[in-house]
Amino acid sequence: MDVSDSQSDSHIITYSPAYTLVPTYECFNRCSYCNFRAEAGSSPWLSVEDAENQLRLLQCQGVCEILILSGEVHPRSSRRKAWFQLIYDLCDLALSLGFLPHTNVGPLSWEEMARLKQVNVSMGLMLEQLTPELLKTVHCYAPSKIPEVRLQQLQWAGELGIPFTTGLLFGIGETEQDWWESLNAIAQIHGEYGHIQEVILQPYSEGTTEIFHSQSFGLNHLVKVIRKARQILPLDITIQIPPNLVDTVGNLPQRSSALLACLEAGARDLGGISPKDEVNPDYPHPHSYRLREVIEPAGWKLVARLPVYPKYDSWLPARLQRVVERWRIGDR
Ligand SMILES: O=c1nc2n(C[C@H](O)[C@H](O)[C@H](O)CO)c3cc(O)ccc3cc-2c(=O)[nH]1
Ligand SMILES: C[C@H]1O[C@@H](n2cnc3c(N)ncnc32)[C@H](O)[C@@H]1O
Ligand code: MET
Ligand code: SF4
Repeated sequence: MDVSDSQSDSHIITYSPAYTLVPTYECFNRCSYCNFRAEAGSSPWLSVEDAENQLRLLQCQGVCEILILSGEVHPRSSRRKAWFQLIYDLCDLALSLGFLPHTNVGPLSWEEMARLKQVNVSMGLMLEQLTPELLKTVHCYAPSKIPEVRLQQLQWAGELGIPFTTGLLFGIGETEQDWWESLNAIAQIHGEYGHIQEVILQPYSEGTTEIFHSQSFGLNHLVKVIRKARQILPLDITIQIPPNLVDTVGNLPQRSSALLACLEAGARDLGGISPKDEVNPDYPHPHSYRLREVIEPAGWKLVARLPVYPKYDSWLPARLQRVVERWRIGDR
C-alpha cells in the first residue's frame, strides 16, 4: 500500500519534548545489549525530593512528557513494593507539576498496571522480538524478556484501556522471518483492543558498557523493516524511529539522507527528544532545530506532540484529562 494514502498523507513528522527520570538503574535482568543497568546496591535510588528539584527547573521550558524509565526489582523481592511506590510517586509528582508521565519500567502485575493507569497518560513496553530463541542468547539471564510475558502485558494494557507504546529491537540475533512475526503479533493485539498508539522500530546500537558488543543494526535493513512494517501494521499505529540512532554514521550529507530515507519508508514520529538518551547514552539526541534543518528542506514539517494521541484522551481518568486539556489548548 502506498503510504501517501494513510495518516501519513500529510507531511507532518512529530516528536515529544521529553525529560527522563530514572527511579533506579539497578536491574535483576541482564540483557547483554544493555548499557543502562547497574548491580543492585551499586546505584542509589532517585529520591522524590531530587526528582522535584529536577522537574521544577524544567517548568515553562516546553518539556511536556516525563518518561519514567527504570531497571527492575524482581516481582517476588521484598523490595518490589518500595520500588513500585517510588515509580507511582514520581508519576504523581510529575502530574502535580503539570507534566504528562509515560512509564516504561518492565513487566507489571495486573494490579500494578491498573494503579499506574491512574497517573500515566500512556505507558510502554518493548516487545523486543517474539522468538523464544533469544532466551538462549541475549536474554539468557533476562526473565522479564520472556515473549509470552511481554505479549500478556500488551494484552492487559488493552483490557485496562491504556494507550500504549511498544516496539521491536533489531539486530540482537533474530532472523528476518522473526521481524515479520513480531510485527504481526502487535498488529493482532491492536486489532483486539485498538490501544497501540505507536510502534518503535529500534536499531540495536553498540554502546560502551554492554557485554554483547555486536555491530549496530544497518540502516539499509532499518529502511526495509520500516517499509514492510507500514504494510503489516494497521494505519492508525504510528511508526516511531529514534533519530539519534539513525543519524549516526557517515558525514553530514549521508546522515541526513539516512533519516530522510526512514521517513520516506513510512516513519512519522521521532519519539521523545530529551537532554540525555538514558538507554543509549553514547548517542545524544539531536536538538529539534537540527532535526528541522535536516527534514524541512525535503518538504517535511516537524511538530511537537503530547505523549498521548488525541483519540485516546477520552480513555483517561478525569484528573489526567484535565492536565492533557491544558496542553492541547496551549495553556502551558
Ligand atoms: O529517549 C528514548 N525514549 C524512549 N522511549 C520514549 C519514547 O521515545 C516516547 O517518548 C514515548 O513513547 C511517548 O510517546 C521509549 C518508550 C517506550 O514506551 C518504550 C521504549 C522506549 C525507548 C526509548 C529510548 O530508547 N530512548
Ligand atoms: C528501553 C528499550 O531500549 C532498548 N535498548 C536496550 N539496549 C539497547 C541498545 N544497546 N541499542 C538500542 N536499543 C536498546 C530495548 O528495546 C529496551 O526495551
Ligand atoms: N527495564 C525495562 C525493559 O527493558 C525498561 C528500561 S530498559 C533500559 O523493558
Ligand atoms: S534492558 Fe531493561 S530489563 Fe534488560 S538489563 Fe537493561 S534495564 Fe534490565
